Amino acid sequence: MKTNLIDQIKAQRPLVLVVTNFITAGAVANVLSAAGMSPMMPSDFHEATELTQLADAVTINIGSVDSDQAALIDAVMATATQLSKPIVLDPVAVSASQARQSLVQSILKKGVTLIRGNASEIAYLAGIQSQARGIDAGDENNPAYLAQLCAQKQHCLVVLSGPIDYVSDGKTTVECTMGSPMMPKIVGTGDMLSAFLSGCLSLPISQFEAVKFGTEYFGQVGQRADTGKLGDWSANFLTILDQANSKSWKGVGK
Ligand SMILES: Nc1ncnc2c1ncn2[C@@H]1O[C@H](COP(=O)(O)OP(=O)(O)OP(=O)(O)O)[C@@H](O)[C@H]1O
Ligand SMILES: Cc1ncsc1CCO
Ligand SMILES: [Mg+2]
Repeated sequence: MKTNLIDQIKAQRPLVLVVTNFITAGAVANVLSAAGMSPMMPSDFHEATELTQLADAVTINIGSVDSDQAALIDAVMATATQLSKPIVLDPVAVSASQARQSLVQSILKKGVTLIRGNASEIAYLAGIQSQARGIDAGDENNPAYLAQLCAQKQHCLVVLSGPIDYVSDGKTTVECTMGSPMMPKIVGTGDMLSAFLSGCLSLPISQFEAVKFGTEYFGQVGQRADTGKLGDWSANFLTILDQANSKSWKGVGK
């Protein structure tokens, strides 16, 4: 992991527009802010064009989508694709309803930079029967293969998260082994990772390297934040992100 990128994000302070779910919006905004990014979470589609023009990167999270938010997503996608802004899709529980399936299909038709999902969401988007249980992943076989297949099928980068995270561009797939078993117990760590990776995609390096760096960094912060008590994890995570710089992280994760 190139630790100087931690400083670079804080210097750049990328403006990340997140179409978010109402369950984890505040938690995601605080993670972005602690990491040195500027969150913006609009809800009215009338202002989508202007706000997307301001953004360095966009995240579309369908966790609590309704018809108003579908209109917002449409408008954000139109401007983001027109202006070639990085777009991250978090396909929360995509296989759980017809509405989610068709919405995600229409988003993918317009094109995204990265899909970040758990093993079941990525399995579904790779065209494989998944074992999803609502927002949670079921037991999927061969996640590295699923990540690669999904990237090939959807023509974008993929991060399949879980006990091990897999980053794939369809040809190369790398593993990130950090993290903590507390992370799947905190609702929204996946939402946080998706939005955080949007900000990383504004770094002036290749998109694959940016996503790999962001996934490794997020996992390492998550591991350091585990001090044995679930209730402390979120506060520790914010503190570590806020205090991180290339000097304090020197030599980590090489
Ligand atoms: N068992 C685990 N051990 C270590 N890290 C984990 C584990 N499970 C998940 N993580 C980490 O938690 C983060 C979120 O991944 P996860 O797959 O749980 O997302 P998700 O299912 O979309 O979560 P949510 O829907 O609650 O936002 C990632 O950084 C991942 O590395
Ligand atoms: C609990 C929950 N329900 C829909 S989205 C969400 C948060 C995790 O994405
Ligand atoms: Mg999720």
